[in-house]
Amino acid sequence: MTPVAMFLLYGGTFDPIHNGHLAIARCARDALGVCVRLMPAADPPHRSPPGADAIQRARMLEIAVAGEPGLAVDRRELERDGRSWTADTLRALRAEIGPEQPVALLVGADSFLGLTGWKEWRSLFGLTHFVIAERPGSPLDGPLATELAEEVETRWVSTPEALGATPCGRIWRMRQPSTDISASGIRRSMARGGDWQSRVPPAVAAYIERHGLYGLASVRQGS
Ligand SMILES: Nc1ncnc2c1ncn2[C@@H]1O[C@H](COP(=O)(O)OP(=O)(O)OP(=O)(O)O)[C@@H](O)[C@H]1O
Ligand SMILES: O=C(O)c1ccc[n+]([C@@H]2O[C@H](COP(=O)([O-])O)[C@@H](O)[C@H]2O)c1
Repeated sequence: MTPVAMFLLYGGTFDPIHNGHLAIARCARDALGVCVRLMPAADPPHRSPPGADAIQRARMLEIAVAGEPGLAVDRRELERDGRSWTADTLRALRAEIGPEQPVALLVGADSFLGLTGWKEWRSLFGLTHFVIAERPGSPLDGPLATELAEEVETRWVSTPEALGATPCGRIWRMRQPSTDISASGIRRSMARGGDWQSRVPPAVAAYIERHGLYGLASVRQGS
C-alpha cells in the first residue's frame, strides 16, 4: 500500500513573515519530504492585535513562497470566523481528511514551551504530531514544566520517518541551526528606523514599503 503523505501545517501570526520562519519551513520540508503549508492566523490567540491585517499577512506569505517548491499558503483560518484556536483548526481539518492521515504541526521551541497555555492543549496530541524547531532563548534541553514534561515524556521520536507511522501524538525535535530573528524585533527596528530589510525576503520588504505597513511611510512604486 502506498503510504499517505503527511499533512504538514505551520501556523503563525507572521507579522511579518521573516527569514527565520522560512528557514524552519525549508528544513521541515526537506526533512519530511512534504509540502509545508504556512497558515496565517486570522485572529491570533494570546497576543495583541497584529500590525498588519490578516489579508496583508497572507499576501506577504504568498509573496515569500512564490516560486519556491514545497512551500504553500493555507488560508483555512482566514476562512472562518472567530479566534484562530489551533484545536478548532485541527478538528476541522480532521473532519475534512479523516483520522488516518498523519498530520504534523511545525512550531518553534518557544511555542512548544508555552503549549500548556493553548486551548485544550492535551487534545492536540490526538489530532496532530509536533515538529519542534530550535529557537534561540527557548532551550529544549533544560527541564520542561511538570505538566508538559509528563504529557510529552513518551511521545518523542528520534527520526522524522517515525511521524509517518501513526496519524498523531508524536513529537520530533528538528535540531536545525537556529536563526535569531523575530517579527517583534523586526517591528522594533522599523519603529527605530533601523535595518529590518535584511531579515525578510526582498519582495516582502518591497510590499511592506509599498503599502506603508507598520507605520512606515508608504513608498509608492508601481502596483
Ligand atoms: N527564528 C525562529 N526560529 C524558530 N522558530 C521561529 C522563529 N521565528 C518564529 N518561529 C516560530 O514560528 C511560529 C510563528 O511565529 P510568529 O509568527 O509568532 O513569529 P515571531 O517571530 O515569533 O513573532 P513575534 O516576535 O511577533 O512573537 C511560532 O511557532 C514561532 O515559535
Ligand atoms: O490554540 C491556541 O490556544 C494557541 C495559542 C497560541 C498560539 N497558537 C498558534 O500557534 C501558532 C504560532 O502562534 P504565534 O502567536 O507564535 O504566532 C499560530 O498558529 C497560533 O494560532 C494557538
